[in-house]
Amino acid sequence: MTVRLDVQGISHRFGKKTALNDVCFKLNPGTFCALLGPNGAGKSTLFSIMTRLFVPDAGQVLVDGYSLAREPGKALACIGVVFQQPTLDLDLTVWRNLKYFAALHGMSGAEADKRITACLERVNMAERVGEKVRALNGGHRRRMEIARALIHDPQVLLLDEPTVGLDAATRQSITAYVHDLARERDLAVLWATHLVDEINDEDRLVVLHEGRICADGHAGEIATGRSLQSRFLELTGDNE
Ligand SMILES: Nc1ncnc2c1ncn2[C@@H]1O[C@H](COP(=O)(O)OP(=O)(O)OP(=O)(O)O)[C@@H](O)[C@H]1O
Repeated sequence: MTVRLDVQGISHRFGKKTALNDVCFKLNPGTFCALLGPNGAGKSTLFSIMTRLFVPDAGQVLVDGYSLAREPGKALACIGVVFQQPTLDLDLTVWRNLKYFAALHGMSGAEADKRITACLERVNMAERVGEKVRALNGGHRRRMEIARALIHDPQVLLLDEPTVGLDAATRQSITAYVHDLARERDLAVLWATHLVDEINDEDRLVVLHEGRICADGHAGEIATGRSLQSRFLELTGDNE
């Protein structure tokens, strides 16, 4: 079985500040992995490295066996990303936004139309296709960004705190939806969050604190019979 995401010894500094220190983990197909860390733990820095916005000081990332450093085109073609800040054009329709993104991936015409239709159906948004994004609520905008991230049929889906700003019901439905996606499409999903209620016991969990991994395993095992929240606070030394 090919490891979908292989993060090997990633370290990164900003001046004197160490943002990431020897971060290593691997994700197999069909895995939902939460990357849990408090503010400043290094989650966004790791996402920037995995999407090649930053080159790390040390270590490497392999995506579906391709090195991000040596074969960036092939590696990036295997990744779909939902960034923390929404990046949709509010004045274009849902369809136009997705056509534009498909073109960035070299898809046009009937192939692009087919993929866009399939991705919108998957997020239950097929009937919103002609609406301007400005008219959509926060949950539908997020669903659309997930559809957009899946257009080129990636093996790995990276989401950086994708539920920020959403109400509780929408947060729960998007979290459940992405869990299903991982299972049904055999995707490796990395879901960065600081909210433990987005994590199920059977999920893989990587806890990041001050740039280091301080726990890696199944969430239920890491919780060791207590609430994940109290275990997380204990691990990150923030439990006073
Ligand atoms: N461009 C930068 N210059 C200097 N320091 C930075 C820069 N970006 C991040 N840092 C520092 O690196 C550390 C990791 O930050 P990062 O944004 O990756 O954490 P995070 O886990 O994503 O936090 P948050 O949940 O607040 O987004 C923090 O101490 C942060 O202050």
